[in-house]
Amino acid sequence: MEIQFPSILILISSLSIFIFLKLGSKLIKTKKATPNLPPGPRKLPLIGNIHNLIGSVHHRALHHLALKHGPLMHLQLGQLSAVVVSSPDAAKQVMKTHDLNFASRPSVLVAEIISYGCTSITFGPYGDYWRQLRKICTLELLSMKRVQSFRSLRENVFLDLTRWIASHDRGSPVNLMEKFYSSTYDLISRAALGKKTKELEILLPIVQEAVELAAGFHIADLYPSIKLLQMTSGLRKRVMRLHQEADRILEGIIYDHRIANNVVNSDEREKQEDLLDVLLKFQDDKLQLPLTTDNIKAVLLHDVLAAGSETSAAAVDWAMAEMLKNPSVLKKAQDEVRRVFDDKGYVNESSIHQLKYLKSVIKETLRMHPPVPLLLPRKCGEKCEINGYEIPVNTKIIINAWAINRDPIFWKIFNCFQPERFHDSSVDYKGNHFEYIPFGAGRRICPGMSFGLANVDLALANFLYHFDWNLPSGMKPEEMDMTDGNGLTLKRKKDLYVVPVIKRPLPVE
Ligand code: HEM
Repeated sequence: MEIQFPSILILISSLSIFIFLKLGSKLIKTKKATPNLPPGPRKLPLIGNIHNLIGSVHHRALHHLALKHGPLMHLQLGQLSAVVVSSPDAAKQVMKTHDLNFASRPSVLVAEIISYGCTSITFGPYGDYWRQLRKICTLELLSMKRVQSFRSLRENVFLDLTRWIASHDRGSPVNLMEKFYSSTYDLISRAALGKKTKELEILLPIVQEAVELAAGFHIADLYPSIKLLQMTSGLRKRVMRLHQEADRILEGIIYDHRIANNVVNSDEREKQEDLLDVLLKFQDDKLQLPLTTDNIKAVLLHDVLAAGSETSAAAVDWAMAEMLKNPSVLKKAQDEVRRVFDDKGYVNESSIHQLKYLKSVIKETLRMHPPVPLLLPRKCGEKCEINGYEIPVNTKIIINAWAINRDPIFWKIFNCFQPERFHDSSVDYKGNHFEYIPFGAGRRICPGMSFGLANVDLALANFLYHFDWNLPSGMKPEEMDMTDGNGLTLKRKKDLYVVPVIKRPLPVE
């Protein structure tokens, strides 16, 4: 969430009450400078550097500040001491050399409440419970085998979407991405929870609002010890409402699954397995640390629905926008997709691995527009030293992947969309190359990478195969608005309106 002027007013009045009640000593303590912190911009009393971020797109504002203060920069965000990492070398120190020390995440109010006391993988503190859950996630929930088991679901959802686009082939612009975001959510929620229901539709805005609030820049999260701010800013009430509604829906879905699993014989169950079924089986197993129903709800809500839907959708959104802005790239990608699938007359996953150029387009998109531009923050477990600077215990670590992916030392003409730069390049997504970290790196690297990329590949291949794309009413590519939105997920500020023209007929229903 953007830090806004009204929030500052609420802050100032709450602070006055707070000081009046003689609780100001804690605030004064936070002003003490630790001797050898990384450099950073001047801090104002009480708010520190919050003013440096007000009204701005955070990854851009932080990049701008880092150009002046360096790749390891200290900020005081209200009561929180934060270090911003903006170079591949500093990122390597955090996510490789000292990875274990930075393996936990700082807590934010929305995570505590919606993640059932931070028991999701995303917000869980590093330890035995988290390791067990992450293992289940990597080996079972989001494994390659599991991702492949959702192949026909993916193909059907994107075919439905393609049909929807075809039904709008009348020369008028369509809001492609609004529809695409809801299709991606549809896909992820059905993979997670089974059949499409009205309740799943109600869950979508809840998930979206929770993601928006989880960015950790809400004024109440910046002053965690002033509990009054959680009330006066309305954050606690808002989050509680989201939590109660989500909990009610998930409780019902889990109940239905248990009933269905008791009546369906085990062979049949294997065929229809969704992620909730997988988690329920683990609940029956004798795990070292038992998995409660609340733990399962936390995983489904945060690690699958919230982490999975907006990220893949944002990647497709930016890829389409960049291709429209760069017509020669669009043509090259389209020629490749049509060459590969013209024999069949439709797109499916069996030949998708042949789309080498499209893969470079996706890599370049994730370089320039990483869907999670500041990754997810980490927390310093024990005081340590990086590049000669002291990082105190509990410091919030913000890794600016957006800035790192554009580091001019590693990326020539870093501001230009050039998929060709990935031809014959060994740079991959796996967090081994710290100049390219769209999925993060180290112990906390995204476990949903294969799932996310499968969605992105298939959606783009369908779009490019069946349609030619024009910009609305004579707009020129260079006139496209590519402004970033603000938030945990990097979306485009303005929706993408495009005019589809069918070039390859759709398979008959
Ligand atoms: C293109 C799509 C995606 C992108 C770009 C993406 C990116 C990321 C990033 C940058 C992180 C933080 C990594 C770090 O802190 O080092 C992350 C974490 C995570 N992602 Fe993804 N993600 C995508 C898709 C998915 C999908 C489809 C799922 C699940 C269905 C998923 C589940 C998760 C989870 C559970 C975490 C937390 C991991 C942890 O804290 O240990 N992601 N993702």
